[in-house]
Amino acid sequence: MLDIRSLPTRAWSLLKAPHRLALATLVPRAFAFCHTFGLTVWIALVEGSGWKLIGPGLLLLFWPAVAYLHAARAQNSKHAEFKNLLFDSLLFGIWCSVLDFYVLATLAIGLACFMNNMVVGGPRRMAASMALFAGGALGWSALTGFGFRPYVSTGLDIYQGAGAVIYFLAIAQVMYGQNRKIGRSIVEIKFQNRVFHALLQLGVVANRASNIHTLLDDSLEHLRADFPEYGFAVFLQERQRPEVTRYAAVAGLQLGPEDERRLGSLLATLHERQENTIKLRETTIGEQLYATPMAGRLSIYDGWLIVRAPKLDGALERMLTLFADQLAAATENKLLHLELKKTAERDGLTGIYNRGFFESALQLSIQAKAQPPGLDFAVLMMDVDGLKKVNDQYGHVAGDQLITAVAERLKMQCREDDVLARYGGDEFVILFPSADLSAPNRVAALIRAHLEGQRCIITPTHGESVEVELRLSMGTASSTEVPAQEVLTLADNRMYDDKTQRRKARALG
Ligand SMILES: Nc1nc2c(ncn2[C@@H]2O[C@H](COP(=O)(O)OP(=O)(O)OP(=O)(O)O)[C@@H](O)[C@H]2O)c(=O)[nH]1
Repeated sequence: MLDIRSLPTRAWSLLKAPHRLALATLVPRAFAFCHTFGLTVWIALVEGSGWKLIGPGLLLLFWPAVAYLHAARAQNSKHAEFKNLLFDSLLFGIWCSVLDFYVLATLAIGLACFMNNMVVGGPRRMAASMALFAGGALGWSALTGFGFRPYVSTGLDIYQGAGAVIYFLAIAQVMYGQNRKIGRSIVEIKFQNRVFHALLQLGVVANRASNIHTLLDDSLEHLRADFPEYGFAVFLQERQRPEVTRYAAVAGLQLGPEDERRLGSLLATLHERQENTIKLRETTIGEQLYATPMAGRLSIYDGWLIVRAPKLDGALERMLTLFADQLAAATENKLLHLELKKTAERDGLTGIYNRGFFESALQLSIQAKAQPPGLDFAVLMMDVDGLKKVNDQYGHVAGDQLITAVAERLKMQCREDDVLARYGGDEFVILFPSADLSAPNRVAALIRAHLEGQRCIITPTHGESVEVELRLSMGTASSTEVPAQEVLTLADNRMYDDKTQRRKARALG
């Protein structure tokens, strides 16, 4: 059953806020039609035609409301308003004929109709408006007879002239308002484009960065390139110890190391998990700084994005929140990525590469040897002597210490391009990409000179620290000697030969 009480609500629900064009024309249209009704009443009184003219004239008062409702109910309110403007021309054309083409009114009303249509739709729509105006005027004259009343009275001329001036000034005011809005929109769009571009750049930078420092530095440089009017800084502090600033990056701010330290401590004292941008009362720097927190978006850090700006407005605050979010997400992802990479590539005990990474690198070297220019590579296999004895005598923790000590000392003998890996329990290997046998032989000689026979202090599970001697069996091989796939096996065999000889030597010695 129809609920009467819901009718007004349902009627309103059919209406929506019409397009700004319909809103902008509502008042000028209402004024123009009311003024024309006043003109009609004046003429009727002067000429004594009474309700014969005033009666139909009342319809003029309804049209602005009908036009507004038409625009508000239409699917496309802007197009509906275009039609309304054309219909204005037709109605006014008819009414000018009704008023027997009172000259001043016909000129002012016609001009207003043509101008309105020209402004919103260009010459074609103005031509349509002229055609409808002329069609309405001539059509009505053809139906009811043509009359011509060039002049009524000076008073009416003044009334009509003043109305025209008010109307055109009102239209000028509307156009000025629209122009200002458009101007503001253009500024906003340009700003949003810069924000959008900067966000895209942050994504690219985050992908390329190899560590958090470069990520933050490059991100700020890009922000600065898009927003040269601002200065930026980022501080990431340990959540557990906020006084420790782990990462800091600055771009476009006059911050010396002392200022950075002061700012870092200031941020550490701020309330954690702030949600909004805050003004920093940092006066010594002499610049107005605002800080947007990254709180809650990073797992082990609290972060702050700092900006130097003349003032904080809504647009800047929204922008800072977006950048802070984006930077936090990029930092968190990078930290996770680096952690995963480390877990996948590194040996948990010694921190050097693990066997998986070494084998991938070896495969690359084998492939490189197969393709022109056929680069040679070499390996050095090593095995710690006597680890089992250390484990048995002093415990596994002591054995771990021995392994770590060997890894540390091997690292010292390697160059940047050498791939040092822990191959197994007490086995180490070094891959020398782009090298012949001289490279592993050189490193083996260095190891014999600087590591063999050296002592390292280990702490047994129970008891006093003890010194153990470092001893390594070694075997080298290169792709200059055997097919690439067999290099590792050859080095391994040579290492076991070395071990056997060393055992024999020890047994004899
Ligand atoms: N502490 C410790 N021991 C390990 C680890 N991985 C393997 N081992 C031990 O290292 C020893 C390796 O065996 P071997 O190669 O026979 O030991 P070794 O005493 O060095 O014998 P040689 O190589 O013949 O001198 C075994 O006792 C393993 O349990 C590790 O990560 N930590």
